[in-house]
Amino acid sequence: MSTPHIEAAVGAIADTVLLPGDPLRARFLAHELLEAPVQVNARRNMLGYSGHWRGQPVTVMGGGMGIPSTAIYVTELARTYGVRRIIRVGTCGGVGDVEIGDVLLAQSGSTDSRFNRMQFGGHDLSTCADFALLRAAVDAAVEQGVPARVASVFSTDCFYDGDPQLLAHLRRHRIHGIEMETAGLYGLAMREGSAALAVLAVSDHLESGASMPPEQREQGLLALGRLALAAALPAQG
Ligand SMILES: O=P(O)(O)O[C@H]1O[C@H](CO)[C@@H](O)[C@H]1O
Ligand SMILES: O=c1cc[nH]c(=O)[nH]1
Repeated sequence: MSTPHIEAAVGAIADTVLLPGDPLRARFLAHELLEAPVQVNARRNMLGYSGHWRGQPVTVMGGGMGIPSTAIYVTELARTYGVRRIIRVGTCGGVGDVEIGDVLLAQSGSTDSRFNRMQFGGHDLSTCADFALLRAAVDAAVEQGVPARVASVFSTDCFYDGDPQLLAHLRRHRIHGIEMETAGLYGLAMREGSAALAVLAVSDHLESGASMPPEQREQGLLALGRLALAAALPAQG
């Protein structure tokens, strides 16, 4: 069995999935970090690879941009493939005292998307990371010497031309990252009974205008991938 968007056979996807937005980042991370990666999805070019990391099975697959795309993949991964842990390995805009390349561990996700409200009877869902994954990521960052900051992030539907007051609102609420998926991912994980975490590299600074080149967003985030793997798959026993 497969799904409309994932061609892998059931059993070919691990119960732990790293989910970068960019499928080419997924391909790069899988080839650099996994033992014996095998391509398990190319439907719509949303590349996915399964392999092992330190002997434990893991899949790295793209999820696309925005909550609707993420929701399709997360729902199918959870319901058809039985995925239990999803770690988004993403980029984000930075707000306030963060620099390009800084790593944010997203503790919570606010949003301008209606997606979670549509799933939650019109109410505001408080979306948060899985605590065990977040704690494991904090520990892994210390062990790997990666300066990472636990932060609140905001997921927007508008990469361009959103609310002109948004930056002021983010600053006022000490939200340090803006991207397009985390609040949806966390809401979906709550609904599906999975564990989720977003680990994000700051790729743009909303105030200074500094930015990371596109090639680095695709192939420059190995440390983020290592951190995500160590958080998702802590050494056994
Ligand atoms: O680099 P990824 O993981 O795609 O994440 C960020 O980059 C995309 C926008 O350029 C959005 O998906 C945003 O959330
Ligand atoms: O969604 C995103 C991703 C990277 N940088 C941004 O400013 N926004």
